[in-house]
Amino acid sequence: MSAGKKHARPDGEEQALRSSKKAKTDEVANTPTDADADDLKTEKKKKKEKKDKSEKREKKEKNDKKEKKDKKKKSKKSKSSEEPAVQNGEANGHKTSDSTPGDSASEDEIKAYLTKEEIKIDDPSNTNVKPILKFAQLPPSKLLAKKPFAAYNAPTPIQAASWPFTLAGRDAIGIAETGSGKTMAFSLPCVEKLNAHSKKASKDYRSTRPRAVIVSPTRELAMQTHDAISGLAAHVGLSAVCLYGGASKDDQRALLRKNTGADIVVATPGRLKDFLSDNTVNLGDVMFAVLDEADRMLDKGFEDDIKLILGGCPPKEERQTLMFTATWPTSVRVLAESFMVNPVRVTIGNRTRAGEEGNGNGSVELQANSRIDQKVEVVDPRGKEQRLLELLREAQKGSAKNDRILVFCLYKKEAVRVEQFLERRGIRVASIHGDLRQDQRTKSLEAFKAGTTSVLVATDVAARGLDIPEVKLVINVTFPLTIEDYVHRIGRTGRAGKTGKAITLFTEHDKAHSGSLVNILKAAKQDVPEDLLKFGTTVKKKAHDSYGSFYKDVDMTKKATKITF
Ligand SMILES: Nc1ncnc2c1ncn2[C@@H]1O[C@H](COP(=O)(O)OP(=O)(O)OP(=O)(O)O)[C@@H](O)[C@H]1O
Repeated sequence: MSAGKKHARPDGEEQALRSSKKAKTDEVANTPTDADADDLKTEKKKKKEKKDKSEKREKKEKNDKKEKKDKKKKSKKSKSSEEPAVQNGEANGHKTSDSTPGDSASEDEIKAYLTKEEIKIDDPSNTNVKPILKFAQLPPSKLLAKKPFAAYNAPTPIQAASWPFTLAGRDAIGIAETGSGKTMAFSLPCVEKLNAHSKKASKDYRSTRPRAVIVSPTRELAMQTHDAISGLAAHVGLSAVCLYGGASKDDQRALLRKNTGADIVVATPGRLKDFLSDNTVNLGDVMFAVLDEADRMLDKGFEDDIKLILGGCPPKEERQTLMFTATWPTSVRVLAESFMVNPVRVTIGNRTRAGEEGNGNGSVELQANSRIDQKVEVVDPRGKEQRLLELLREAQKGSAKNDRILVFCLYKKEAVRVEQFLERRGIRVASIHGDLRQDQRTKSLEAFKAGTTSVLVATDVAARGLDIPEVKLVINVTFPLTIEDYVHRIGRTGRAGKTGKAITLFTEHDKAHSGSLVNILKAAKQDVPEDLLKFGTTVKKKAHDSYGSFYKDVDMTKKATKITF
């Protein structure tokens, strides 16, 4: 996403209504009418059609009445009249919603769990919904009967606390440390919801009309999420397709159209936008939308894309919207809530600033995974590559010679240079960055996962979400643009309850980040080197969500000055 791309588009939620209305008009235009049909020749046929229609109408009216009755019942049950589970019609739609999740755990057990796991639930509807502590406490369903979580012992805290809300149809924001199972936290309610609603017969033969859309910031993360959710979806005969740039559009179109059309689309914004504009995909039937790595998706770089994508879905009152992330900066919160109805916010971890008590204003401080041992070395910028080599050799000594190590650089050119430097010194290394073709990126990642190469040099395309087993060490050769990116980068290790290590080479060029880095280290009870403190402890205000202090607000309307050399 280019920094300069900031042209305002006439979209957003208002556009959402317009496009969803337009989609509906298009549908009508494509539906054959009675008059169009050539074979309605005899009076008998007409009568039969009339009879069928009136029977259908009667049936629909009956169903509507039943639905209304159920809704009434449900809203009486609900403590608040604003409960979105009812607004979304979900309380009716979800076949298991009558069983109260969590009722087999005692109040005391739940209280102890909430305290131990540092779970905070902010529910504007005050529904007092409690976490489930075991998979067995989930409302039974066709999907769960297939035991999709047999490999896990218990739900992770974000799953335990968010599922009771999301399975009941609530909009939700889930904030939990890296590697804590957020993918399944949104995948389960997604598949359950789609499975509880039958697919509408498609009247629009030009487009695929998925019922769920999951948006991811990078191609590799979209592919990984697609793998995870398709496994779950396949248990109940639903299909998921991954749409991302750098790969054949025709192949992706063919996958979208396979069988009765994809139920779930996992996509990066660029390719999804292309497919929306040429009508390959129509989001008019979406009932479940997820922004994974939500703060990244809502920052300036992707904001317009997200407005366009959610704008193509039914209005927020008619869909369920979920946002998950490990970092939740203040700058994106208002925008996030504008896409949701009464969202419940589930936060895992004591996210008050180090040395401060919770201020009670619902603030969510940035927090790194506490199982990662974080080391910061203040170094001379010219000695970075040599130091990197020493660190790698030290880390891969003896029996650890095949340990996976992820090396982060800031720039693509820097990643190329560092890769070549290491290669020349006999290190088995691959790289992943934006200057490589997609097939090269995929090959590098696969080689790293398979252990063919034990060192992967990456830019921030690999910072978020990637779940690579057994990454033992993350080395930051150059500090990222934002402190949030630092938390995500180091979060590639220490996943799913394991421990990990991160070493950051910090130079005077990175001093704008010293204050926020000191806070992260202190909050995670890590040593703060004296050399780092010398750069100052004040947290500088970010000039830009994604470009940090590198951002310059340029007046695009001003004519550039011509300089002759
Ligand atoms: N209940 C569970 N018990 C044990 N492991 C789990 C459970 N749920 C998910 N996992 C595993 O935890 C790992 C990390 O999960 P996931 O990738 O969803 O993390 P995440 O919270 O999305 O991380 P990130 O913030 O980096 O994107 C995965 O390998 C996943 O299979």
